[in-house]
Amino acid sequence: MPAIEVNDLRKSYPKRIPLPFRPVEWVEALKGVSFKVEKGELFGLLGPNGAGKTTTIKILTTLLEPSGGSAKVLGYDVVTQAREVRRRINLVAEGERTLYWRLSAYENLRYFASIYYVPKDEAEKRIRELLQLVGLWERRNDLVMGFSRGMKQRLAIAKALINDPEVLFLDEPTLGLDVQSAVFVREFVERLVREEGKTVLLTTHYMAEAEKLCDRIAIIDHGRIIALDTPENLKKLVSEGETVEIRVKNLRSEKVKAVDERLTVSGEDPTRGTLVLRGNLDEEDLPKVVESLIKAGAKVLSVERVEPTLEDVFIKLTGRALRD
Ligand SMILES: Nc1ncnc2c1ncn2[C@@H]1O[C@H](COP(=O)(O)OP(=O)(O)OP(=O)(O)O)[C@@H](O)[C@H]1O
Repeated sequence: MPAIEVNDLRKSYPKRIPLPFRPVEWVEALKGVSFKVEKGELFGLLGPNGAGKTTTIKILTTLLEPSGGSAKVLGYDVVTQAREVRRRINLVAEGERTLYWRLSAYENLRYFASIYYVPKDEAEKRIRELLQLVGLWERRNDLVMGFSRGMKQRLAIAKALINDPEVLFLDEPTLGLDVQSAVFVREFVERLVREEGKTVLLTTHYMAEAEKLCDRIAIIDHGRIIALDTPENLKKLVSEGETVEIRVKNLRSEKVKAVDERLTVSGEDPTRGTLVLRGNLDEEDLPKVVESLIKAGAKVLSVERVEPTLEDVFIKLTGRALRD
């Protein structure tokens, strides 16, 4: 039995608050999404803002009912057996606001342990273990209010483990974290899967994160899965030697698309006035694109063939860049 099984999942939201005698307009956030996650797998949903990642997670964690299709977690239907699902899962939501800022780290976990009916002695043991694991034991009596964003996220993860869930859902777990905290969260999640045998489904719009962490990745765009595979296989969708990086001067980033649709800006150094452009270009196209850049007034500093990343895969599949 897979840990998660999603079949032709659909979700529409009303575009605005419905008014009487006005036809309701719908936004189709999910247009028939299907995938399976095996037990002990670290699975990523990767896509740009608004792709439908949070909607998928909300349905899988029973917070939202689908408009169509079905989903099962550990064999239980998320609509008709929601209680069974909830008992066995937990969620770290995007922009964690479910901690009580006026309580201490310890009090938060104590409270959430009681919600899950964790027996008192067991709860004490688990809280201590979890706070030690996320490096907050020394700060257990401090109010969450005074915690940094990274500390809050670590506590949110500890909170999500309080019921010892088999499946853990993480919505953008490193969004807005400083580099050090993001590394901690990634390593911690990896350990949960590799050492504790948990199943993790995470969403992210950081390609590098998905590429490094996940066993398999579903790339989601406009409510549809457009590719699903291991990071290595996904990268094979872009032929070897096809990705180029072009460093230019004297070109504004807004002008790049006008020069060539296939180019995206992957880096910018405002102090030097340089841009790094990327594109999937074969041998014939490359000189033409360089010529167009020069015609547009750019000074081409270097042209280099590079290893494709998941970003290049996304661009190849959608014609757009993944970043905001
Ligand atoms: N409550 C809602 N009412 C109306 N439309 C919504 C609602 N929630 C989401 N949407 C729309 O559904 C689509 C998918 O949103 P969703 O939040 O699932 O995307 P996402 O991939 O998680 O993006 P993000 O990373 O920005 O959260 C978007 O077009 C969004 O505007």
